[in-house]
Amino acid sequence: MTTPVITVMHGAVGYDGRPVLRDISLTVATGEVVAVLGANGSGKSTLIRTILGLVPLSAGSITLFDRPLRRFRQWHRIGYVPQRLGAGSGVPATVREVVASGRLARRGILRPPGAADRAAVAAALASVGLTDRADDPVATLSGGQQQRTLIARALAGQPELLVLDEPTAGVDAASQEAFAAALRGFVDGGGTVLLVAHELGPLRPVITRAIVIHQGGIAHDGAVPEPAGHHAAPDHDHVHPHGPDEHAGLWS
Ligand SMILES: Nc1ncnc2c1ncn2[C@@H]1O[C@H](COP(=O)(O)OP(=O)(O)OP(=O)(O)O)[C@@H](O)[C@H]1O
Repeated sequence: MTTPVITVMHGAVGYDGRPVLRDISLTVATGEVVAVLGANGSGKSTLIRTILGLVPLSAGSITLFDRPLRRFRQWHRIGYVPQRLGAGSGVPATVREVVASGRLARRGILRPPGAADRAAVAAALASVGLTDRADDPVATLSGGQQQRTLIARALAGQPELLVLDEPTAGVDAASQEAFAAALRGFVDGGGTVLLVAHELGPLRPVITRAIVIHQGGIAHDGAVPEPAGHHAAPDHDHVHPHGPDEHAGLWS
């Protein structure tokens, strides 16, 4: 059996006493690419932020790389791209500087960057297709390119687990394709991915498993649901993880 990277057992989360997630149990193993799907406000971001220790559990337990979350310190093993950070808005940093900041957890703030740091930054820039923009201020990039910069920053840290919150939301088609290719390269190198998505688009072939959050619980954990409109396909197995009240096209 492959090593579990993430284990959540009977996890419950709420804000100000208002429950958002209840009795969540899941395991993500090395090499999996897991998409967390669900309607707006269903708790997808809350789930991944809880896994990263950013939101406290009200019940249950979490382990990362086989260590209880409260004792986990090896954060360099995890790259996190939060939802819509707005990289560089008002900040005159170049793309390369933002990506290089992803090395800090690895090299420590006081040690100057070495050849390994520069190589990791160059590889991360290339993997998202931004080599030719490396010395431009981030603020001059499109929203999709800024999002790619943040993904490159996470990749530059050479993490084993990449956690991404809606990496392709509002991102142009070229950036979505570039991101799918970068993700494929990361996974081929042995990486594990947990991402929140609204629409899978070009990511669909890279995803190995889908978890659907509905009414605070896991409504489906398994095959990636077909896009709406594929129900008549001959190989459709009539598994309907989504309730009738959810948006059509949620998985398109
Ligand atoms: N920091 C917070 N304080 C209080 N309530 C919050 C906080 N963050 C999220 N919520 C609430 O928790 C619920 C789940 O939010 P969450 O952001 O996890 O959903 P989501 O599935 O990621 O949504 P979306 O698809 O819109 O990003 C929502 O009702 C939201 O309003």
